[in-house]
Amino acid sequence: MRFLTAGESHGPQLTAIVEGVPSQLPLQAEDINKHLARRQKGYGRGRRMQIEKDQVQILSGVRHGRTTGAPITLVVENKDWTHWTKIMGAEPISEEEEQEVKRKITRPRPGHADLNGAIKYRHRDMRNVLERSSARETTVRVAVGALAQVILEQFNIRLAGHVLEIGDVKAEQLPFESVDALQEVTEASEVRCMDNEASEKMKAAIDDAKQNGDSIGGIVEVIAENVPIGLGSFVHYDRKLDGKIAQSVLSINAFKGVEIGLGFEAARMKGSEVHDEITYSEENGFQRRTNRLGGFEGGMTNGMPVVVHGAMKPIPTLYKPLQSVDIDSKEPFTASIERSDSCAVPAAAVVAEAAVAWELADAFLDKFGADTMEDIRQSYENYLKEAREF
Ligand SMILES: Cc1cc2nc3c(=O)[nH]c(=O)nc-3n(C[C@H](O)[C@H](O)[C@H](O)COP(=O)(O)O)c2cc1C
Ligand SMILES: C=C(O[C@@H]1CC(C(=O)O)=C[C@@H](OP(=O)(O)O)[C@H]1O)C(=O)O
Repeated sequence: MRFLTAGESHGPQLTAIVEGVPSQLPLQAEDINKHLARRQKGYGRGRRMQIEKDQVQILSGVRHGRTTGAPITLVVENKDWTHWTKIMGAEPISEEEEQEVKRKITRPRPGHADLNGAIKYRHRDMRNVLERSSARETTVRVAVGALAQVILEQFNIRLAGHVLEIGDVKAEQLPFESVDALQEVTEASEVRCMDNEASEKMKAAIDDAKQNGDSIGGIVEVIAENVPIGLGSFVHYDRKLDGKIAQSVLSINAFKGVEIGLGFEAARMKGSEVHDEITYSEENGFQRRTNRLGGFEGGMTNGMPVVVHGAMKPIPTLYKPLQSVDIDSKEPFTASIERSDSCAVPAAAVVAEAAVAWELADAFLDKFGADTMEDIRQSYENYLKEAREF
């Protein structure tokens, strides 16, 4: 499969075109909308989330609730667009109108794409950069990830994204039981965290950052269960699925680090403490005693839950001024802003879940064929039988 997204933060809409989805997959807008709603929740978001109510329109590739095999077009409208039609419209405008509506942005925010993007694309109005570099785009990435989850759920492969850390507050991590159990607790938390006590401290840390005109980041975890052995491959660098997941998660706005399983911690431990011992029984075939490597060996899944961590830096737009330089006057200034999130880690957990879902679904279809759900199901069942009896 492949997908492209288009659209600006304050333009009319965000669009994704997804190609390579098999035919006969049951798919409805509600399958996607429930994930869009999850992404909009979360303590610490700014005023924009009160304006938007993200809903998908499925404009191609689905007929009467089933995919046809043709490219699928997903559209999410920006409700905020009505306030930006003059500033963001595609039609040329007169000079007078330009004076009236086009407050040029010439003051780059440290930590955002503004300055590098302006120099790269030779824009003297940095709105041309911030509109597309905005994490508003993660809306349609979640829509695409939701579609991937619909494919995975057909084979009982399920995922959950949740929050492990915000600022210096860490959740106590309980042993993983199931995606269902994890989701039940984390969906009820305003910060999408499984530890109630830590949730309250996280909210206080977000309040504190906000009151000080600051922002905070955090760490999210995505877990996928019932993943078969052998998605991805060891034979070539760009087929290693752990590498593809890392790229996908790191491409989320403000993400600065990715770990699979123990991640960086594994580098500080002995081999005997890291590798997951192999067992065998007639009933269950090959299994692992532990899951320290997060479900991956040799760029392939090993049948254990896939465990991915992503680190999000604090949001760059700050009420507290940081020094920068105006690109026209070249004078230093201290930035002031209109609105921003102070923490978007709970939302980012949903985006990371979508990113992992996409990569897993793509690798799944690579292995089990991709035209119709029936063929894939047959091929999958044969493979599971072979693997059990191996
Ligand atoms: C869900 C989400 C919401 C975000 N909200 C904001 C925001 O309100 N203000 C802001 O400056 N950055 C926000 N960001 C982060 C910026 O989009 C990001 O820092 C910017 O695109 C620069 O890219 P980089 O941080 O990956 O280098 C958000 C990120 C995510 C994932
Ligand atoms: C709109 C979303 O996030 C936006 C991401 C973002 C940024 O700079 O990344 C800046 C803010 O946009 P605005 O300037 O319009 O308030 C966030 O609200 C969203 O997540 O749907």
